[in-house]
Order: sequence, then structure tokens, then C-alpha cells
Amino acid sequence: MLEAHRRYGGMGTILVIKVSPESAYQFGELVADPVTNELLHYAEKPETFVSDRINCGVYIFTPDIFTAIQGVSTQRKDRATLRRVSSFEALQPANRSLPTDFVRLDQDILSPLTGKKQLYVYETMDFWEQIKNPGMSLKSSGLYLAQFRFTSPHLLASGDGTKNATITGDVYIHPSAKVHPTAKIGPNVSISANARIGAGVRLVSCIILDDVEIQENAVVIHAIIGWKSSIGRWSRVQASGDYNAKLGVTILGESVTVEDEVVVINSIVLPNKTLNVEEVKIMEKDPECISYLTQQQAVEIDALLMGPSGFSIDQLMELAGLSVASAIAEVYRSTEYNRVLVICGPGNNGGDGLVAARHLHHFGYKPYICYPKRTPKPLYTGLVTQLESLSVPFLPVEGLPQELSNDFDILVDAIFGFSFNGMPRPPFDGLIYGLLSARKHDQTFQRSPVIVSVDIPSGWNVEKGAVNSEGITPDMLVSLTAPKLCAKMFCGPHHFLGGRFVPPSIVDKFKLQLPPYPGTSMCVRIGKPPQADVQAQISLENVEKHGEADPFVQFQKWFDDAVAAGLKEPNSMALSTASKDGKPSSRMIQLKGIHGEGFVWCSNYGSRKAQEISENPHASLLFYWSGLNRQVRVEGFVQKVSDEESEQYFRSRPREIQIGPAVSEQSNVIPGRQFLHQKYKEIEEKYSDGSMIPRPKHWGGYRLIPEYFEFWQGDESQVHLRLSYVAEEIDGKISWRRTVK
Ligand SMILES: NC(=O)C1=CN([C@@H]2O[C@H](COP(=O)(O)OP(=O)(O)OC[C@H]3O[C@@H](n4cnc5c(N)ncnc54)[C@H](O)[C@@H]3O)[C@@H](O)[C@H]2O)[C@@H](O)CC1
Ligand SMILES: [K+]
Repeated sequence: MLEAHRRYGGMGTILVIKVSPESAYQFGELVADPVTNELLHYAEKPETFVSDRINCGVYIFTPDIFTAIQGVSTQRKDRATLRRVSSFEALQPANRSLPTDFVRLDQDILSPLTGKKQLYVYETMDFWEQIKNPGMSLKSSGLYLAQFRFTSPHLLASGDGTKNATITGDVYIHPSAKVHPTAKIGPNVSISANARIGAGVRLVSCIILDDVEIQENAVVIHAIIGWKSSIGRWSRVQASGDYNAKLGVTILGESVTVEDEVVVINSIVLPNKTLNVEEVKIMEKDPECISYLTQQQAVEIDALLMGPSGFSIDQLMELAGLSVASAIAEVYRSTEYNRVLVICGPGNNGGDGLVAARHLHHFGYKPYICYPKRTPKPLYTGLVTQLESLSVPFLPVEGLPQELSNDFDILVDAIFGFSFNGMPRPPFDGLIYGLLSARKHDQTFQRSPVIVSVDIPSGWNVEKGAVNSEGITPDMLVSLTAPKLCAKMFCGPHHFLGGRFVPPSIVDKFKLQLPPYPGTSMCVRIGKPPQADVQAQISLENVEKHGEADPFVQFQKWFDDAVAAGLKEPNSMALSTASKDGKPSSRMIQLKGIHGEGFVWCSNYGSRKAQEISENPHASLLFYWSGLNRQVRVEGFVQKVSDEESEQYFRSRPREIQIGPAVSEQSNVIPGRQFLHQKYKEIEEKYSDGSMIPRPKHWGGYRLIPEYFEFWQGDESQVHLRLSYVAEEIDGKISWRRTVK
């Protein structure tokens, strides 16, 4: 490759490899000139197929690369400075999330330099393996150790349990590590510096990082143990060893303590956690406590239910669908999550979706159905008739909006259940893709719809879960009868079990361990609710230790926590303004996003707050995330955004919400509510042909440019913590001074 690089004479050469067209989209795809090998086009993880040659992530550059990196960084700094000094109206919505010293090799360097005789590719026919997920690094570590056997066999450990530990297969032990001779180690084990491995310890397929202590008789299998972690006596830390599965390898972050006699299976444990028996019991959907079914068992139970147990399919489907609707109603209230799209597949899973939609209608939701492949059996035609008689709309696939996120609050995935095999075929592949992309929440902080999967997240392998970790990531999974094996890979906040009908004969035959259903409920939660999860990571010490240097990054972190905790409307904030004579007023509004170094919201330019902002630009925003005991105050000055930017925000709103601003002349006295309804109807009718609703001149965006941030973390002991950031201008540049109180 080096020779080729010198021959090409460019600034950089990229190692590429040919992969199957199906897997190329996971990588950077490249197109090069077949004769000169010049890089002509570079697309990072493209949505449509570009090329089966992918970037291996191995580069050779001349030192000119540093000038190129500096160039990008300088440009970004200039832009940031410009943003602060020039009028906001002149600005494009800039990509706030990138700090000025952040340069992306692919987007900032490689893409702009294509076709300029600067970059070339070198295709390898040799072995290459990606290390995108932690599981793959364990696999690669094994390959590395195997290579040692040929290249540097003296580095590999040996021992038969007399003077040194018993070693099987390829094992590396750093000379400073202390390993007890009664330990049994290997194959595929790598032990780093200063690790201490106690008597009787068993290690198989794992990476033990620096300063780890593994005490007597502990077992570690298919795991990566982070720096300075310790595993107590007789504990087990293990996983299934499926390198492609999300939780196929157990990972302990830095400084995790697993106490004595604790079992940690298929888990990722964040840094600085202590796991004791109590903690683990609630943390896990303990495989010992709940049975998970193979595909075959699910099919057998199905047959037994409808055979000797005397059930009809109609009955089971009715109970399954009711469980799904009940679980949804338990978590997502119809007042906040009203518009539900139920996507129904061709089999019984789709039938469950039809039943659930009917119940959701009766529970006060507004369901819509997409049911592209109908089954002509009476059971299904009956379910369709029942829905039609309730005027529940059926939408054809072509009739679905491009972006599901704008029009629906809940997406119910009733596409495939336990009989799914292979890869999804059309039209369901496109629908599953729609579910995937509905979740890509961007910088706008708009709430994306929640996804509820019935029995199996569609597209997932029934036993192995998401293939290539690229499947949909539902927020809620309602397992029916008993969870299937893939449910172990479910990482969303709400896992429920439904199907309260399993007779004792089946429980006994399959030795099923299922949780009891409470009271008259049709569903029961499996695993603990999400809020406590995030809370477990919150300690004042953590907040202090991990506070970011950039308050915007800190804000994004806390905002993400609030989203992950499932808090209601995490983007709600109180805006306080004051009139020119200093009289304050506050109201709740919604954050639109962080763009152009500021917090943006949209409003009526004739409102009281607008009036006050025009007199006095100083304002304060307050976010309160009660479930996490956190609040954030952002103080600064406010300016209007440009007309073009306002236009963009207006266009990003769902159509029915676009009508609102046109109707309301906010804060102006109106003859009564009836008048508004009348006006709404008039406008709705005027644009009923789908033509563009114009943005009213009095509607637009504001941006608060922060000068001060205060992150407040409450604590049960009443010792609260404040992280504050004050903007300071040094040599014309803004920097943030951080203090902890
Ligand atoms: N046995 C039980 O305990 C109960 C099962 N129920 C539901 O029934 C489901 C199982 O129903 P089914 O056996 O009908 O199966 P599914 O609902 O999983 O779907 C099978 C259908 O999908 C098609 N299909 C399979 N792989 C495909 C692919 N790669 N691309 C496109 N189409 C594909 C099949 O041709 C068939 O039409 C369960 O998951 C559950 O939701 C409930 O209705 C009632 C209780
Ligand atoms: K499903």
C-alpha cells in the first residue's frame, strides 16, 4: 500500500475492500477511477447503494493532511466568530453540534477532496475485519492471538497448572499481571497490565484490561472487563458469545465492582457502578426468572393452545390484541399520544394489530391502519369490517406520509411475529425502513413517535434479534404468551407480557416461568421501568466528575437523559422576559432546537413576550426535568431569526399545526372560542386541496444566545449540585468558565 501511495503521488491513500452489495451500506462507500485509482466519490453509510468498495479505515497520508485538518478547523472557527458578531438575520441555521475543533475525516476531508487528484484508493484482496461493535473486538482479539502463534509465539502464555495457571488455546498475559496457578485460562483470553487473577478463576474468551482484579472462583466468559474493575468471589460475568448480537458480549465499563456471588449475563454495565445481588435482580430481565421461547417452542405452544387446550384462534387473537392495547394505554396516555398508526402484516401478528386498533379506538386513541396484504379468511375480513364500522381509516402504503414522525405519535409494529424468517420482502421491507427512519431524531428536538412492537420487533430474527444490529429499536415490546429469545436483546424502556390465557398444562410441559398478572390486568411489565435506570447513574459525584467543558454538550447530554428516561415533553421550557421597566413575566413554551449557537423557539411576533423582547432582549429559559431531579437555566439575549429560517421552521411543522398560527392573533382580544374554530375551519377548507399554507408574517423564530448556563442536580440528601458556565470573551473568542458549587 505504501508503494502504491508513493506511486500515486497524492496526499492520501485509502485502503478499500470489496464487500457484498447488501452489507456495503454499513460503511463508507467509494467510487474510484478504475485506471488511475483516483478517488472520485465518497459516501458515508449511504441510504442507496453507491458502490461495493468500502473504506477499511486504514489510511496513508503525507504530512499535508495536517494542513487540511487545520484548514477545516480554522474555517469553522471563523464561522463561529462571525456568528457571534454579525446580525442573526444573516445566518444560516448552522450545525451547532460541532465544536470548532471537531473535524470529521469522512465528511470534512475526504468528500471535499474527491476528484481533485489528492486522494487514491488501494484495494486489498487480503483479510479484513470491521470492529464496529464491542463483540467484534473480542472476535478480532482472538484473530490477533491466533496470528501471534505464527509471528511471535513467545508472547503466548503456556502452563499446565503446576507452576503457572492451566492455559488452553491462545492466551496473552502481560508480564506485570499476577495469575494464580490454580486458575484456568483460555482460549482467546488477553490479560493486560497489573491484572490480578485469583485462585480457581475460570476465564474464557475475554479481554481483561489494566488493573482489573478477579477474585477466587469467579468465572468470566465472552466478556470485556474495563480498567480497574473488580469481580467478587464466586461471581459470573458472561454472555452468549454471539459477536453480532447487541448484548452477545458482556461489557463492564471502567471501575465497575461486581460483588461476591453475583451473576451478570448479557449486559453492558456503565462505568463506576457497583453490582450487588439486589441491584442485579432488578437490573436484569433475569433469564432464570422468565422463560424465553425458541421459534420452535412458540410454534408448538401455538398448536397446543388451539388443539388440546380448546382455544380458537379468534379468542387468542382477541386476548393478544387487547393485551397490546392495554400495555400501550398503561404507558402512553391518549391525551398526549393520540394518533396511532398500526402497521399490520399478513399473518396472525397483523391480526393482533387489527384487534389492538379496535380497542385503542374504544380507549380514546385515533388509530389509522396500514394493512397492505390482506388475508381473505372470515376472521380477518370480520376484523376489518369491525374497524370500518368505527370509521377507522385504512391507508394504502402509497398514502402514508413520507415522514411518519410528523403525523403519528405511536407506530404499532404488527408486521411479523414468530413465524418470520429470512429478510423482509416488499412492501414490508419499506414499511420497516419507515419505522427505522422515524426514529432518527435530529437536532430539532421534536418528539419522534414511539414504536410499539407486537411480540417480535419486525425484521428481527425470532431467536437472534436484530441482524447486524441494524434493526428497528422499539420503545415498547409486548411479548405474547411468553417472550421469544430475541426479546433478550430488547433494550427499550418498556417490555410487557400479554396473553393471559396460558393453561397449567402448557406451563408444566414447557416448564414456563412467567410473572403473575396483577389484578384484572391484561398485561404485566417485565423488567423495571426506565426512569430508575437513568437515575441509578446519577450521583453528584458523577455529575461533578463528568461535567463537560462546553455547556452546549452538557445540555445535549442531559437532554438525551431526559428523553431516555421517557419524561414527558422534555423540550418544554419556561421563558421569562421583562418589560423595559423590569417587570418580569413567564410562560411555558417548546424548544424548537439549538441552531446557530442559540436556543430557538417559534412564536407570534405580536405576543406579550415579543413585545417585552423588543423592549428588553434579556431573557431566561428554564428546563425542569422532575423525574431526574434536574433543572437547567439558560440566560442570555434574544433576537429574531431570519425570515428564511422562520420559513424553514414553519415548513417542518405538520400541516394541521401550520393552520394554528394563521388562526390566532395571539393575545389580541377575540370575540370567543367559537370565532377561532370558525376561522380554523375556513383556513382548513381554503387549503384542503393540499396547496401550501403560507406562513403568517406575525409568526417566526426567536433565538436566545446564552451568556450563562446553570445545571442543577438535586439530591435526596438535600446536598444539591450546581454546574455553572459563564461566557467570557478572550481575544475575540468566546470561552466558558465552569464552576461547581
Ligand atoms: N400462539 C400464540 O400464543 C398466539 C399468537 N399470536 C400471534 O401470532 C403470531 C404468529 O402468527 P403467524 O404464525 O401467523 O406468523 P406471523 O404473524 O409472524 O407472520 C407470518 C406471515 O408473514 C409472512 N412472512 C414470513 N417471513 C416473511 C418475510 N421474510 N417477508 C415477508 N413475509 C414473510 C408469512 O408468509 C406469513 O404470511 C405471534 O407472533 C403472535 O403475534 C396471537 O394472535 C395469539 C396468541
Ligand atoms: K411485530
